[in-house]
Amino acid sequence: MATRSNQLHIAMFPWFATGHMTPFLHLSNELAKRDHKITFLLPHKAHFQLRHLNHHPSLITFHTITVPHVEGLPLGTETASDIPIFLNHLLAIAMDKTRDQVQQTLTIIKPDFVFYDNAYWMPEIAREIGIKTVCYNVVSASSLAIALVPARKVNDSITEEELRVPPEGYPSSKVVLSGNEAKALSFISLPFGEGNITFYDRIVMAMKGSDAIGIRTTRELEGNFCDYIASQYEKQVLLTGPVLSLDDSAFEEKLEPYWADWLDGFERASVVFCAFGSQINLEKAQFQEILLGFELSGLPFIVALKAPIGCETVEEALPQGFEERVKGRGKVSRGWVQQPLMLKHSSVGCFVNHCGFGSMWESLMSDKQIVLVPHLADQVLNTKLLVGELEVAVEVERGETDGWISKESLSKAIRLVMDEGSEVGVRVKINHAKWKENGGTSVLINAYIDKFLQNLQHFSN
Ligand SMILES: C[C@@H]1O[C@H](OP(=O)(O)OP(=O)(O)OC[C@H]2O[C@@H](n3ccc(=O)[nH]c3=O)[C@H](O)[C@@H]2O)[C@H](O)[C@H](O)[C@H]1O
Repeated sequence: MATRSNQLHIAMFPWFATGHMTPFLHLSNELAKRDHKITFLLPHKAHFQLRHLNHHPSLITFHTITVPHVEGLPLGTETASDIPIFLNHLLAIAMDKTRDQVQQTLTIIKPDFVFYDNAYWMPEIAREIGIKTVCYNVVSASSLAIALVPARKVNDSITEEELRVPPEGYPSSKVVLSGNEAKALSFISLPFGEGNITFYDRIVMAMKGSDAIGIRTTRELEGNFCDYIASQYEKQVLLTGPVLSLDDSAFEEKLEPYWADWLDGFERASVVFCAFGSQINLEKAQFQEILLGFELSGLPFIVALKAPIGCETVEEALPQGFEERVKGRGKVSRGWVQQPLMLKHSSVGCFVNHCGFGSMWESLMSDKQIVLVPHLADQVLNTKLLVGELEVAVEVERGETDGWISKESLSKAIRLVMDEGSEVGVRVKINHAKWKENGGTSVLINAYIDKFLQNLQHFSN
């Protein structure tokens, strides 16, 4: 525990997206639990959305940042949840325009450290103020290693063929992007922020300029990738572990009765829960195919997906007669649900997700069977880690033509892990339990935070 003399004051400034702000807030909770002070800089809307995740309001202070309007963004846009993913590059311009606000705030509060991820200009302003910087990455070390290291050498004309070849010294032949998967990486060579800086240049500058690199992972899961990143950047890489605020008894959030009561009506481990994070907008046909896949599986289910492109609400996107046919067996949420609490309910037996890094950790730390439908490049790599390396999950097969899943392939993957006596189901269950025993206990997870803090205090002296 910190005493007044070694209490650290840390400012947090994550990318304006739920999948980034959430883990930064989980880390803030863990640091505050050890009596350190946090000032969390975030857009106004995000403050409203995330305040229920602040377990230590006496030590974690939210500081609202005004997000300026940028031509091409819908009025009032503040976070990635407000826009389709192809407009994220404009949100990056808006974030870059908050630089002066951030500089003024940091000058006034004078923290010991500032943690950021893609604000590549942070090291420059921090040096002027005299505070230390940690570039804290909440994506997998494997996705950083394959796409965002100096050896990757990205310019604005990089080809898909070149993206398919891992950078020199990359430490894996299994966790790679094959076939047309490499196309999902092409965004790294595109403009992402003020002055048309590319996503790749942004991250490499953010990492190079920092006093230390942090990654939300463990050696047990990605040690080889972490060592590769340290050698590429010639910098210390500090690991926080998954920072999931596992045993934060100080804070007891309950699953909403609407869901808890419905789930209580089912047998242990019999219900399939599905969510695809905060950034994915499916086409309507894809959205409907997923729902028909759950219907076809014949199992009880809860699906929590955003309304698909072109639809204002989930309601208008439901297949004809669907809710009638699955009445009493299936539920489709009209919005955000408490995913971590759904995964704690004993009636849930399987988690179908997109393998975003947050959901990946929540899957690994749960006792549920795992079925994966990755979308973005880093989710494809996370899936290869869980399916190919750890063999704790199955991936839903994709069609050759449109690359999307069918109701049959989704239903097949779910039954593969849920049916009694399924060989694959038994194998992934045993591997998952074994992995949790070695790399997923709350003792180990807490030890990562303590070690991370020791390293940080070493920097601050
Ligand atoms: C780092 C980057 O974050 C992005 O975030 P995204 O929101 O898509 O997904 P998660 O990382 O799973 O984060 C989503 C977070 O939202 C929570 N949740 C989600 C749905 C819901 O209904 N209720 C919830 O509480 C969930 O528990 C998780 O903590 C992308 O994945 C990207 O691939 C990833 O590398």
